[in-house]
Amino acid sequence: MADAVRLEELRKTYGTTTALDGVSAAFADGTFTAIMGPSGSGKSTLLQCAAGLDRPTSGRVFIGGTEVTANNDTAMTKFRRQRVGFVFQEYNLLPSLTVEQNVVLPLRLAGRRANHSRGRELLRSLGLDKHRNNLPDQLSGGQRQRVAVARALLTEPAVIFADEPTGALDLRSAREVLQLLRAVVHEHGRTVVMVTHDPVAASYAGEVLFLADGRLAGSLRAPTADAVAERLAHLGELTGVAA
Ligand SMILES: Nc1ncnc2c1ncn2[C@@H]1O[C@H](COP(=O)(O)OP(=O)(O)OP(=O)(O)O)[C@@H](O)[C@H]1O
Repeated sequence: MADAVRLEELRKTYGTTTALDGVSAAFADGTFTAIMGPSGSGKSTLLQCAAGLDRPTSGRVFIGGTEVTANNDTAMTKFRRQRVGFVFQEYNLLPSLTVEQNVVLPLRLAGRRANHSRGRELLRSLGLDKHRNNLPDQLSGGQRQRVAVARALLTEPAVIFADEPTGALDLRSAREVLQLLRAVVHEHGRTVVMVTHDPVAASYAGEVLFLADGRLAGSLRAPTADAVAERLAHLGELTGVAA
């Protein structure tokens, strides 16, 4: 199986702080991976570097076989718009655009035609069709996040990075969004890499990677929420930080 994302020896330092200390990992096509670790362990930094939103101090990032870190900033941005999808905790929908306009926006940013029929089809397949002419603030948090997932899917990216996608949601909405992310992998064949603090959210992934002090600190396949919580508590004890 090809790798959607490959990270080679990523290091990232901020002054005297080492946020990433030599992380190598591969995310195969069609997989759902959660990244967990105590606060300050480097999860967000890893996601930002892997997604080409930030540059590692050293090391290499490959997305769909292309070395992103070899690009200059302009080429990196262009590549990101075409090949990478994002889902953030705060939805990041534009408040003055309708749901449908938000969903097709990435195509316009990537310099492609805004394909409204594809946007509509996607919204229909995600059960959001009746909201397509609404503004984001007319939707619940869970519905907004599902729109954000639809938007991330539209360019058929090599990978979707999700940063705490359920952090602002109630339990039921969180479950719907996680089920959707799982469907994105199993039904749409996409690759999802998700940072989360929540062991229940992580249990929807096929594998969890743990970070501690900027290094990989193990992994768990077919994770249960209990097994994840236990591993996380142990990492917290080792590093002296609450998870
Ligand atoms: N822009 C920055 N400038 C300076 N230090 C930073 C910056 N971003 C992150 N760091 C530091 O790098 C380390 C890793 O931070 P990061 O945000 O990646 O951790 P995290 O695991 O995502 O934490 P949390 O779970 O609290 O969000 C921390 O020590 C943090 O203080």
